[in-house]
Amino acid sequence: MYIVIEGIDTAGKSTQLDILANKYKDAVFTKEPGGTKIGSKLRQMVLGGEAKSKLAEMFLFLADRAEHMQEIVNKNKNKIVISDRSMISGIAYAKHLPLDDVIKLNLLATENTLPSHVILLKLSKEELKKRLSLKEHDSIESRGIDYLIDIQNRMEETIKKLNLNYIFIDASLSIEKISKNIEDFLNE
Ligand SMILES: Nc1ncnc2c1ncn2[C@@H]1O[C@H](COP(=O)(O)OP(=O)(O)OP(=O)(O)O)[C@@H](O)[C@H]1O
Ligand SMILES: Cc1cn([C@H]2C[C@H](O)[C@@H](COP(=O)(O)O)O2)c(=O)[nH]c1=O
Repeated sequence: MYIVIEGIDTAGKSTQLDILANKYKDAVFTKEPGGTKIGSKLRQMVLGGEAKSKLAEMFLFLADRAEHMQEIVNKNKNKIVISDRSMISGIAYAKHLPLDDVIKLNLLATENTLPSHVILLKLSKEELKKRLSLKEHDSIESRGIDYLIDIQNRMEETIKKLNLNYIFIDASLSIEKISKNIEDFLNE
C-alpha cells in the first residue's frame, strides 16, 4: 500500500501522521520534500526560497520526488508506505503551469506510480487564516490565504482527474474524528 496524506499548510497532516505512527508500527513513514538524503538538501533550498524561478522550484520538487519514489516508495513495495505529501502537492503547488503539463511531468518523476490511498484534509478559509496566524511562514506559506485555497482546489481537481482512491475530510473536525475517518477509509 502507498498511502498519502495531503493538504495545504496547517491542514493537520503531521498531527494525523503521529497517530498513524502509533497504529501502523511496521509501516514506512516518509515525506515530500525531504524523504531522502538529497531530498533534505532540496527541501532546505526550496523552503528557504533560494529558487527565484518558479520553474526551477518545481524541478527541485520533481527531483526530490524522483529520488523519493525510487529509493523509498518502490524499494518498499512489500510494506505499507505512508507519505506526508506526494505528487498531488507537486501538481497543485505548480499552479503557474497548465494542470495536464504538470501531471505529465509528475508521472515521469514517479515512473507512473500512483498512491493506492489518498487522504485530503480540507481547510476552510477561516480555519486556514486562524492556523496560519499561529505559526511562522516559510517562503511558500508567505504567498497568502487565497494562494493556498487555490492550491487546495487544485489538489481536489488533481485527485479526481487521476481517478485515485480518495477520501476528503473536513480538517476542522476534531483530531479524533479525523483519525476515525482515516481508519475507516484504510480498512475499507
Ligand atoms: N483537527 C484539528 N483541529 C484543530 N487544530 C488542529 C487539528 N489538527 C491539527 N491542528 C493544529 O493545527 C496546526 C497544524 O497542524 P499540523 O502541523 O499537523 O499541520 P500540517 O498539515 O502538518 O502543517 P504543515 O504542512 O504546515 O507542516 C497545529 O497547531 C495543530 O495542533
Ligand atoms: C511536495 C511539495 C510541497 N510543496 C510545498 C508545500 C509546503 O508549503 C512546502 C512543504 O512544507 P511541509 O511543512 O513539508 O508541508 O512545500 C510544493 O510547493 N511542491 C511540492 O511538490
